[in-house]
Amino acid sequence: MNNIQNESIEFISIQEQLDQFVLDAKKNTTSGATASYIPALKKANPEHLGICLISSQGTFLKSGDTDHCFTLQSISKVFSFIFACHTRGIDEVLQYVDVEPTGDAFNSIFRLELSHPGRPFNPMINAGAITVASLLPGHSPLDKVEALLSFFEKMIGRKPSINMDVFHSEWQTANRNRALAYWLKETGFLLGGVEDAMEVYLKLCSIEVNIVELAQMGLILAHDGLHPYTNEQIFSMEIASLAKTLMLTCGMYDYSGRFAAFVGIPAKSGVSGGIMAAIPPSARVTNNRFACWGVGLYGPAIDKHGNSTAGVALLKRLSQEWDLRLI
Ligand SMILES: NC(=O)CC[C@H](N)C(=O)O
Repeated sequence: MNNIQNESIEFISIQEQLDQFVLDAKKNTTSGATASYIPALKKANPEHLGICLISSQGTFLKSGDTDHCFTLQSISKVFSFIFACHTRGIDEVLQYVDVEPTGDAFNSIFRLELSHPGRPFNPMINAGAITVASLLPGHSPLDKVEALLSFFEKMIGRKPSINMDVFHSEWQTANRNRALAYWLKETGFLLGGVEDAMEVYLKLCSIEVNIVELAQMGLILAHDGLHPYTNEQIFSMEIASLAKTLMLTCGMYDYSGRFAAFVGIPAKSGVSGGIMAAIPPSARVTNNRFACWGVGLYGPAIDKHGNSTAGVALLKRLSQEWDLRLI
């Protein structure tokens, strides 16, 4: 009897398994709520959960609520950092922002005064990302945002748009982010004006994508900056590896340590409920140990750390069942 059950389990396709994992993880949407401190994000449906996985060898899986567009929010921090390193060089960027995890909330301000001489701890928290936004190439906020949008175009095949509703909503309520930016200006870790840096930072947070595009971006990271389909090296392997290390150590806010311990893959979340992950080559999923995977996920009910409740549960399950851990 046991044998028969085991055999039938093996015949369940990875698509069917994924559908079941999504169905189970959806139960976790009730333990979170949509981000209320950004009024435009509050309107999202907290019951949604959708995921897309794309492999470097062409496997494509989608499950759940897959048709929604959502803003990148903090996921944009990965790409503004990558683009700053790509255009200025890693060494110069690291003079302005460190690579140490804080264990603090993403918008925390208190370490800025504690750390001498005021360099933000890492580019995955708001302070570090505001510094990075000020380092992007271009004379005006518009130039800087356009430059990054063109960089996205190379990865996903279209220039994404900015959700101006979300941007205005944040622009009007960004008192804490402005406080961070003024502090950074005071200590010399912000180039140009505070309002210009805020405009760039908040517009990047408001870039709108869907889960397929998010998975494509995760895949390029997993594939060390080389686009597996166009064969273009979008950014260097060294930058990809630094960005993935930062995702693993700081990508899930003050839950990053636990996420690394129990899920074990580089990932970055945003308060919109999006999560992008980059999975290294893994034999279990398709019996092809050379395939790496990009994951795009959207589940707008978030927990107190700012991570999608159902999204974290789903990635935990996927990592355990398909043995995706790095270590
Ligand atoms: N954690 C996030 O996704 C935060 C991004 C958001 N735009 C903010 O600055 O607060």
